[in-house]
Amino acid sequence: DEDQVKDALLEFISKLSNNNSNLNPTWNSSSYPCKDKWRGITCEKDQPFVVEIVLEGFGLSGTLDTSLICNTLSLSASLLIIDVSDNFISGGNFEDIANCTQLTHVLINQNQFTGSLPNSFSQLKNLKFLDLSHNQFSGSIPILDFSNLSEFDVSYNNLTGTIPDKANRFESSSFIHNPHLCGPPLPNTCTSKVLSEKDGYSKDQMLMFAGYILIGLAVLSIILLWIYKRGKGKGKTNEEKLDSDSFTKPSFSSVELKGKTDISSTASVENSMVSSSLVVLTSPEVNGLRFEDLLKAPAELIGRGKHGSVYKVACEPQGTVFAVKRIKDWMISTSDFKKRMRRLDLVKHSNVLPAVAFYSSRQEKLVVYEYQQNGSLFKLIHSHGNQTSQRFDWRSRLSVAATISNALTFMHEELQHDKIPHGNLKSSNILLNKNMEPCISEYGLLVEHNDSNTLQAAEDDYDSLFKADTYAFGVILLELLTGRMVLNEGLDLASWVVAVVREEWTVEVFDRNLIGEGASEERLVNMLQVAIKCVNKSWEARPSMSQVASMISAIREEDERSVDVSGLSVTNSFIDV
Ligand SMILES: Nc1ncnc2c1ncn2[C@@H]1O[C@H](COP(=O)(O)OP(=O)(O)OP(=O)(O)O)[C@@H](O)[C@H]1O
Repeated sequence: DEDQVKDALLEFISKLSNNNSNLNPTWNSSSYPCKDKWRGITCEKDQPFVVEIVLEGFGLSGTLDTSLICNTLSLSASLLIIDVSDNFISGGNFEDIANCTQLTHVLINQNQFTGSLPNSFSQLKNLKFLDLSHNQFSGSIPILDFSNLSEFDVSYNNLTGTIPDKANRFESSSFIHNPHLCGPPLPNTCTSKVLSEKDGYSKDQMLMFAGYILIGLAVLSIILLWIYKRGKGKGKTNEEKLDSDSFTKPSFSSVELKGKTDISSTASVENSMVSSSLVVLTSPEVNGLRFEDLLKAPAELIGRGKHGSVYKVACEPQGTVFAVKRIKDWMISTSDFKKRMRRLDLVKHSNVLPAVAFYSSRQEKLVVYEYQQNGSLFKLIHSHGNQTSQRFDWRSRLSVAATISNALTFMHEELQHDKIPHGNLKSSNILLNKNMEPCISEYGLLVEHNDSNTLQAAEDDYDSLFKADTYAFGVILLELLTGRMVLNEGLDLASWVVAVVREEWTVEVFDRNLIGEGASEERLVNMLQVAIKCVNKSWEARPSMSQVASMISAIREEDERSVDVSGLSVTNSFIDV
């Protein structure tokens, strides 16, 4: 099977490149795509099943022959993504693409494809993202099962005709820059085309109609002007004022918002709404959620941080409550942001909160999560004086540390290749789900990196960003161990702990509640050592998250053994009696 997959991929790529240097040295017949990690190929973890072919911006040309892939059973059964965007590909064979039944993403935008749009896409029942933009496709848009698609983009082509009814739920940005495409959501109606083409009106007749329309418009303007002049000076009622206000604004204007505060209160969201809208990801619970639903729903500001704000939004009629993170001033292009959100949507872990939808414009980005009503780890650790902090015992803290380190290890391994670390890990971003299990939230948002000139420097940059997550995790460990609050991104807590430990007052650092409940001092110290390794000033000296996870798991096993042993001795003494 692996040989078949290899042969199919090699034939596939041979039609797209002439010994392309971006594929070297991995794509060759003496290696295997999964085992030898061919560039652009992602496989299921530790399995020989290819799930993604991502060859974006590889400088490919020639023909995209999907039949080579989709007629190879062991490939077609596992493949989720084909992304060959941003290349110079001009030919395509999509005839058998329907055999790739699992495909969720087909991204062939920014190429040189010509001819009509392939009908075969309509047979892909799992397809969510179809991006055909920035090509030279012509002809009309075929009838696809648009209800399933989260994103559909055919902008910047040479398409003609009316946009199918079911496709007009997408924003106009999905269709713009096709000179002969018409109908909603585009502003140009199809009438003149229908008149001139279908019924065969002559040029003269068309001119005559245009003349009538102009005369009609002139008469209408005179009447309107007269009405306006008459009305002027009489003053307006509140109702009239509101009417005229809402006339100039889109229907989702802030006039309609009833909440304590609202997400749409700045002009930027409203203005940019015209060009792009909410993309609902693969969560079945929120299928059909629209951007307008979010803007119309009552919203409550629940936090304002360095990078933006979080709103709690209750949407009718489903009654789902969302947390909408509004990120300000993130210097990421809309297409990179979309790509990142799509990628993150494919990496699922039960202790990482998935985004359910997102919105992107030049000025700002919104990311929608399900609201978690049980609060955050921050609250759990720092709600001093109440019962909860008393009950947050050593075993629970150990369990949280182990769960988070395992989840973060998983995410790092899955996203190493895509260079997406968490980027903003802290105890307020660890939320407790309905089963009171800790979940990492906001993964992959807000990662900034310096512009580097050399490739090596860029690689180091990303390594250091992953190690920044290790640092942030170390700070969370310190919060768990000391019960102290973090200021200044953890620098204060880390240097305080290191100073105290250096003076050999180690026990002083621990949360009194932990000492009080009789947590093993040896294991507290072991855990403190892990935390200190994580917050090392030099990022190269910090352990990777997988090393951290195994150290914590060893401490946890030891702790469980000791409980077993003490449990056993209690039982024995009970029997003795
Ligand atoms: N899905 C969610 N459900 C419930 N509460 C959430 C959710 N997401 C975030 N919050 C809470 O909203 C508040 C603000 O979150 P946010 O992450 O923006 O704050 P921050 O981390 O202080 O700021 P920043 O991320 O901008 O540095 C926090 O208390 C966080 O726990």
